[in-house]
Amino acid sequence: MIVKYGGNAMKSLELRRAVAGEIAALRAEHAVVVVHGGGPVIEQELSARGVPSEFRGGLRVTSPQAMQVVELALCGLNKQLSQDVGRAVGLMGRDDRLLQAELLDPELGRVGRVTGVNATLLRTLLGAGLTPVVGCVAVDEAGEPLNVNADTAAGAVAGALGDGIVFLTDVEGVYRAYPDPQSLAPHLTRAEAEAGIEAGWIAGGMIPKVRAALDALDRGAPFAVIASGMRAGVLAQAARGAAGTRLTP
Ligand SMILES: Nc1ncnc2c1ncn2[C@@H]1O[C@H](COP(=O)(O)OP(=O)(O)O)[C@@H](O)[C@H]1O
Ligand SMILES: CC(=O)N[C@@H](CCC(=O)OP(=O)(O)O)C(=O)O
Repeated sequence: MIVKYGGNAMKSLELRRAVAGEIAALRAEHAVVVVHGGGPVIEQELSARGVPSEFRGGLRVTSPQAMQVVELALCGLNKQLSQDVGRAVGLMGRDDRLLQAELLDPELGRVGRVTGVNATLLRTLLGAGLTPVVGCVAVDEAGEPLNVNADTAAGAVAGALGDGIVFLTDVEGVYRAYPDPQSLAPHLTRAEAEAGIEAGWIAGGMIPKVRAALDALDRGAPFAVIASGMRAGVLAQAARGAAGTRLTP
């Protein structure tokens, strides 16, 4: 199973450790690959260095200077997360060309569109009983880094391995009337998800998550769940359809 772990579900050290515990517990039943972002850590490092950046359509416009900071920040976080998870190997897209990408749009700077995943490397690590923990910096043809939205990277990994994916975030799933938790949608069809984006009740950071979920399903993932990283037992529940919003092909 693929677990996408993002900035909102790692706001405090306690939350980070709790999620790492959930991942370690899930491993008793499933082989697990973790794909992570780290928006807040990136923000902190950019502002500490006085490097400006802005978002366009949910993606960070990434200058070459910002790219260096993004890679530095995510590499550091990657090592902490793999240590938290235990029996894990922290990797970035440049390691054995794990995440391959090309420029998405020159106007966004060093932002990547994923073109390939080194599934053999992931399967080799899983076969050795290790949990790959993958940061969302990809590599281009020339070996240079590209910044990829972590939801998108995780969806591409799930598609390449043909495994189910759980996106952990700070809400219980997709709400039909955000932020009313009573309006949680336990299940969404592709048509409903696309209509939700079109109508605007799926908005902001939820858009790349829903798109990445649909993309993973298109590429062969059997299911995709969006759920809260703050709920105890969330991964085991999500795996059996008992938590979050489940999207199916
Ligand atoms: N319909 C919706 N249901 C739930 N959350 C939504 C919805 N529309 C927008 N959101 C927003 O999406 C956010 C999750 O996306 P994001 O902030 O990118 O998370 P992460 O950092 O975990 O990847 C929620 O905190 C919420 O503000
Ligand atoms: C291109 C782009 O926007 N990349 C993201 C990568 C990190 C990310 O996606 O982290 P979360 O999962 O915590 O949001 C960024 O630079 O913030």
